[in-house]
Amino acid sequence: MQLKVSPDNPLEWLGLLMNMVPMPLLHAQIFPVISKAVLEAADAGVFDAVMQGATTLDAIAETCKLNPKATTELMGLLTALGYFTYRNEQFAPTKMTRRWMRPDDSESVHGMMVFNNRVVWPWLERMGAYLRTGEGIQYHDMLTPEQWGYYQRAMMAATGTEAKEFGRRAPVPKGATHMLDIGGAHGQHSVALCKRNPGLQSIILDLPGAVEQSTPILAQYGLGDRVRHQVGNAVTDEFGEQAYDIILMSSLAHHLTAEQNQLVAEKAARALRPKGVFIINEFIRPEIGSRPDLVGSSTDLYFGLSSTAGNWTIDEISTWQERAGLEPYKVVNYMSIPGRAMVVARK
Ligand SMILES: C[S@@+](CC[C@H](N)C(=O)[O-])C[C@H]1O[C@@H](n2cnc3c(N)ncnc32)[C@H](O)[C@@H]1O
Repeated sequence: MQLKVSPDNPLEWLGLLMNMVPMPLLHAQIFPVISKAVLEAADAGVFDAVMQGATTLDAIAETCKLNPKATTELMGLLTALGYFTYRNEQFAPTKMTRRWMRPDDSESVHGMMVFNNRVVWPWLERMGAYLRTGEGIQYHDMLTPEQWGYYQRAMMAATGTEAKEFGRRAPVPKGATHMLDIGGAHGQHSVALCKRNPGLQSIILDLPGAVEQSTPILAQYGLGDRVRHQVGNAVTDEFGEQAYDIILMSSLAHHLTAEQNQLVAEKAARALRPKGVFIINEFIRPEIGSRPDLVGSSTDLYFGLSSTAGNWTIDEISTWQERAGLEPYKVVNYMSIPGRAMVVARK
């Protein structure tokens, strides 16, 4: 899947072909404004307001406590982006808005927008410093309890779609009963597998700030003790011996160094039962110069900035697993999320 500029007519097609369109202006001027406008709109409740019936400019401005002139500009942009249609001076949400922007829907990305607007946006200011020093923010060491809440709801929002596919396609050894979900946060991956496998139960190991904020999220799924949190640290804690059939580490490897990931793989290998699987679920770092993958490349830089680490290639991930004594089993590429894969090894 590619994110591309597509010409509307033959003249524009020719302009693009002949390099007459200053594409870098798109990145420099248009993309930053689009991103911030969408984040502020979500945070101010604009999408929800229209879905709840505030369909005129005045009603949106009043409901969301926005300036009327600025609201006109904002709604013009959001309509051009395909979030709304506009007829007879009334806005209506498009299918995209109804599917992805409802604040309380399990697949909504609203939580990610609030986190990115309130917490992540100021981090982007530090991109220049990161590029000069290679020192990222290490945000897990500095979030306030309120920010932990935004973070955990953002992870839940980012994973709603993926978790469904994970539930269908993750390999589950026959008769599996015990799972460990390292850095599992909201627990959606564990919930998806446990719902499909009635004999399975899962422990979600995560940092104290995450467990505090994610406990109410997990309770909503109604699986009780079958999926429960355990406060711990994947780097410093042991996972036990031959205790699990499935060990999952989803979206944590990109926060850890290669040495830390190797250490975690070795502890996971000891904690697996024979024929157990270790699934590293991750954004995959594209090789420089390979087919463009903006999700893989932009998350790589973003995780560098936010955690000093970054994405890893499939080879790098498999190497940690093999050095830990596990055998490569399979790589499952997601259909719903470009640039993401499960790299699975077996004991
Ligand atoms: C990006 S989130 C991923 C959450 C979830 N696994 C998913 O795929 O959506 C990373 C999670 O790892 C947790 N985490 C970070 N460092 C950790 C550590 N050293 N030990 C355990 N959990 C950690 C964070 O608190 C957070 O909940």
